[in-house]
Amino acid sequence: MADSPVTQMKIVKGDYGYVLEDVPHLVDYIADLPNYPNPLRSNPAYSVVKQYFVHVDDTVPQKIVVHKDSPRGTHFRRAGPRQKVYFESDEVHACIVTCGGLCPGLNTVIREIVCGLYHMYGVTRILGIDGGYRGFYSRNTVTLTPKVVNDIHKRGGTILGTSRGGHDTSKIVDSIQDRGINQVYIIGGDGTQRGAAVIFEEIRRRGLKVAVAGIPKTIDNDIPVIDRSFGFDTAVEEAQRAINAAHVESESIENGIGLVKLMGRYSGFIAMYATLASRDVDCCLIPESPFYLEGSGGLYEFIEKRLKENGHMVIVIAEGAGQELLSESLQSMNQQDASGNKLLQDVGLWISQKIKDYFAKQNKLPINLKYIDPTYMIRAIPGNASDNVYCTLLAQSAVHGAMAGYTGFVSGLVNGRQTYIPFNRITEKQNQVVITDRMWARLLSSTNQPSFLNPKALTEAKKKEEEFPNQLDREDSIKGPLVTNNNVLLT
Ligand SMILES: Nc1ncnc2c1ncn2[C@@H]1O[C@H](COP(=O)(O)OP(=O)(O)OP(=O)(O)O)[C@@H](O)[C@H]1O
Ligand SMILES: O=P(O)(O)OC[C@H]1O[C@](O)(CO)[C@@H](O)[C@@H]1O
Ligand SMILES: [Mg+2]
Repeated sequence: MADSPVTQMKIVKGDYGYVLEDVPHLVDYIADLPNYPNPLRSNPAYSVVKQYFVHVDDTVPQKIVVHKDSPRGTHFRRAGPRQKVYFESDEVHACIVTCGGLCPGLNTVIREIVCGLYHMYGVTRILGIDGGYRGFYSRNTVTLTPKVVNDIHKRGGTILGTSRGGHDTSKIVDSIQDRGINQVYIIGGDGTQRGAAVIFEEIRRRGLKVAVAGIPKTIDNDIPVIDRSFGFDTAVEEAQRAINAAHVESESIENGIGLVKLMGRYSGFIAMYATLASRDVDCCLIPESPFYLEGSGGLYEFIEKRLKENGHMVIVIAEGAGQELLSESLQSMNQQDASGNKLLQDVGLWISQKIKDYFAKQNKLPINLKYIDPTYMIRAIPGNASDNVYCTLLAQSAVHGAMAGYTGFVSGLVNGRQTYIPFNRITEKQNQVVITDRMWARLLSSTNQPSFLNPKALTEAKKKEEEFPNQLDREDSIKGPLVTNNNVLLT
């Protein structure tokens, strides 16, 4: 697998500490590229919209909580249709590929890229790449038209198929060149966007007039900079069904414990928001907040207390939580998937057994534990209404950007506005729940669970907070998922 490329950032500086982290444009490396008036000018749906075209200088601030003497800070280019485009409609030959794990909304993004290209820009040649990156060189392509994609947003999964591993940059770019493709839309998570960045660099090196646009996807919501990733809202909503089931089961038996494992390899956003939304959860365990089982302030003590008070309880655990405890007691597997991601051990099964063993051995309470793992049921559903609208805006923004000649970018929502973000800004690190932040404090006060924080954990948490300084501002502006629906409609 290729290393991430060292991409030269396009930085524009202005007065009062203004910084624009700009995205590449085809004219950066192709001289004398002709441009054309945007065909949307004569589109009856859009021509009536006042100021439909985005001003060339419009940018969006990354940080919106400021003091009167703060510098203006980092900005991203505002997404949307431009007056001028760098592709004629009948010249465009686009392709779409989906990679990585499934996520609700994938089909909606595919649909809206196809319909956006077709209806807004009159583009008729659009190919679907079958089965992820390796499909570029080892599989057949699928012809995509509005008719083919008409109903796909109602289905889960991706009609194009997906895969992990198999990223061979030269073969992929050879295939793009051989097929005469000049717009590449790449939908996937952090790994996929790293792959997209390498493809873009190779295309630029070969001097090809090919726009590369990414649409970030991760159900875990761990992509930095953007407000949230599509599918996350749906995942939180669907997780409620599992939590409800765990609650019903636990309430119906003496000393019942319902334990639900939710997705989140390195970040506990789904677990945190599902817990906050549900109000039936007594304890939420996430990778960012190390916990311990035994002794004073430990999980076993809390379970015993809660069972004595209420007679039942619900525990939500993110898949990446407690991995350090597991590797202490189980032999570490150290296995990886085809993309090089570490394969985690099943913390849900492990912790269920530990809790059962503890209460059996101690002869304390006769507990009844039911374990629910809804992972693949959650991933496989279609996007909900809010995610579908969000997917539409992400897809249309990507189409407008590619038509306008931008390349090497992902479309993403920043502070409620659609923007173009350079690849490296979203692949350089992963977003995590900051446990010294107010959102986690809200969760602790709603569940009343122990914080499990000892002085060492607190120091580590503070260190993390310094690594993600923007998190506080973002959270201050109440822009988590589930509350951005009005903002999401802004472009
Ligand atoms: N550093 C990299 N360089 C080039 N290609 C990469 C890189 N990392 C991952 N890829 C490719 O991107 C594709 C998807 O990667 P991965 O399986 O990690 O999923 P992802 O996009 O991170 O999504 P998710 O984590 O949400 O499942 C794979 O085909 C993989 O080979
Ligand atoms: O079983 P798979 O498809 O490899 O994917 C599992 C992983 O994908 C994710 O859903 C992220 O896409 C993680 O939460 C999970 O660990
Ligand atoms: Mg990933």
